[in-house]
Amino acid sequence: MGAGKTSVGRVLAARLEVPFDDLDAMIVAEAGRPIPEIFRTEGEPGFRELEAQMLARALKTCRGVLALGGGAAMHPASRELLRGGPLVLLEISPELAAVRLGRGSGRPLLAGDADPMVRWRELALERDPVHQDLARWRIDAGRGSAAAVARGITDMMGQDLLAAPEKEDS
Ligand SMILES: Nc1ncnc2c1ncn2[C@@H]1O[C@H](COP(=O)(O)OP(=O)(O)O)[C@@H](O)[C@H]1O
Ligand SMILES: O=C(O)C1=C[C@@H](OP(=O)(O)O)[C@@H](O)[C@H](O)C1
Ligand SMILES: [Mg+2]
Repeated sequence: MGAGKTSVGRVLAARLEVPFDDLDAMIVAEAGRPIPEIFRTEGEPGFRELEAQMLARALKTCRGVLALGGGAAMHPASRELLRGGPLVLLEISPELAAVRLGRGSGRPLLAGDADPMVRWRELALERDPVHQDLARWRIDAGRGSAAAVARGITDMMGQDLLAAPEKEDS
């Protein structure tokens, strides 16, 4: 949450001239309700189930960049769908997340009485090993604009393409 997946993903898609989809937006469109309301009525397990269903659909239909929600990889079925895919992990410090997310409005996992940044750190600790395991690329998303981060991503991808051994035609 707050790393810039939605913002950078949109700019990255424009840069690559491919479509952009946001899993959270797909969930909201499908449910016809905003995310905090889904959490209120169905709880986090209900949201994760819906998220897993929408991810399965998105991976079949999305032909460009797909921005995930910050907890998407924590559902076992979703994690397996994502494994081996061309995943980019956007990394930011807790301090920057605090600036970007403020009181966490619109993000139900940061809502409530507890300090949202204490909760952000707890979630990051729990999720980071999963994200490190799945990511093909990692980028410091705390430096520069969303456009600069998107440029950093295409640079990394380009370098990997150049480094890959040429496939022999048979
Ligand atoms: N590189 C960036 N520089 C400055 N602000 C950013 C950057 N990336 C995202 N933001 C801002 O941070 C907030 C969270 O970004 P968002 O794209 O919604 O993150 P996520 O989808 O990972 O939760 C938004 O207000 C967005 O405008
Ligand atoms: O981290 C999470 O569990 C969540 C992150 C949100 O997306 P962003 O990471 O795009 O804010 C959204 O999917 C939902 O509020 C749950
Ligand atoms: Mg987002």
